[in-house]
Amino acid sequence: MSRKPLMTVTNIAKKFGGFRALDGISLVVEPGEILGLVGPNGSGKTTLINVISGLYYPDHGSIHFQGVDIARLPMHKRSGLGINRTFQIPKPFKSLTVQENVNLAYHYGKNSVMAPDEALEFVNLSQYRDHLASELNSSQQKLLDLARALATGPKLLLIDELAAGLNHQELETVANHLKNLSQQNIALIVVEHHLGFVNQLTERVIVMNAGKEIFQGSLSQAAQDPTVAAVYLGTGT
Ligand SMILES: Nc1ncnc2c1ncn2[C@@H]1O[C@H](COP(=O)(O)OP(=O)(O)OP(=O)(O)O)[C@@H](O)[C@H]1O
Repeated sequence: MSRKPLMTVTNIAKKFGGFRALDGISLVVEPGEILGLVGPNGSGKTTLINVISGLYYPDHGSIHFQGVDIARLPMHKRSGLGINRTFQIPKPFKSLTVQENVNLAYHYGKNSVMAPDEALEFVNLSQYRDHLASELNSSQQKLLDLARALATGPKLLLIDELAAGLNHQELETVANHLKNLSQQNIALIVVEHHLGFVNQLTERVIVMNAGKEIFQGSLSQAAQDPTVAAVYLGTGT
C-alpha cells in the first residue's frame, strides 16, 4: 500500500555570499521513517536542516510538508505544523530549570502528545528536573534539547549531531528511544558523523558532498561506493 510522503524537498539551493552551501538537493521522507544524513564536514548537512526547519529560507526549490509548500514559512509556523529540531550546539534557556525548559516547549507546541514529564523521562533527565539548564553537562544539554523538541509534538524531528559526547550506554539508550519514536510514526532526519549510531537507527542514508547528494542507499552500500569512499570515508584512491 503506497503512502503519501510526509515531506518532499525538491531542488533546494542556498548560497552564502558566492558560496553554494546547497546545490540542488532533493529528498523524500515518509511518515515514521528514519533517514540518515551523512557526509564530510562542510558538505551542507546542517544547512539543509536549517532550511527545512525555517532558520534560513532557500534561494530556490520547494519543501512540501503534508502537501503544503513551507519553504517560505517562518520557523514557528513550521514548528506548529509539526517540524522540530535539535541543535548541534544546544540552546536551552540556561537560567530556567530543566523542567521549565520542557514545559515551555510543551506549551508552545500545538500537536503535543508527549507531556513534559514523559519527555524528561524519555531522555533520562527526570532526576535533574529542578536543576538549572546551565548546570547540565554538554551531553545532558543535548538530551534536554531532544526532550524540548519532543514536547512540541513533532511529526518530523530533525536531529543535528546528537551522538558526539554521549557515552556508549547513552548512545544505545538514545538509539532505542529514537527507534521507538519512529514506531510511533514520528519521522526523523538524523545528521550524524557517528556512523555506528546511524547504522543502529536506519538502513537508509543520503550522503552529501559540496551541497549535493552523492549517494542514497544503505550505509553498507555507501561504504562500497567509490565516490563516497573517496570524498567521505577516506578510503578512495
Ligand atoms: N550562516 C552561514 N554563513 C556563511 N557560511 C555558512 C553559514 N552556514 C554554513 N555556512 C557554510 O556552508 C558550508 C556548509 O556548512 P554546514 O554547516 O551545512 O556543513 P555540515 O555538513 O553540517 O558540516 P559539519 O559536519 O562540519 O557540521 C560550510 O562551508 C559553512 O562554512
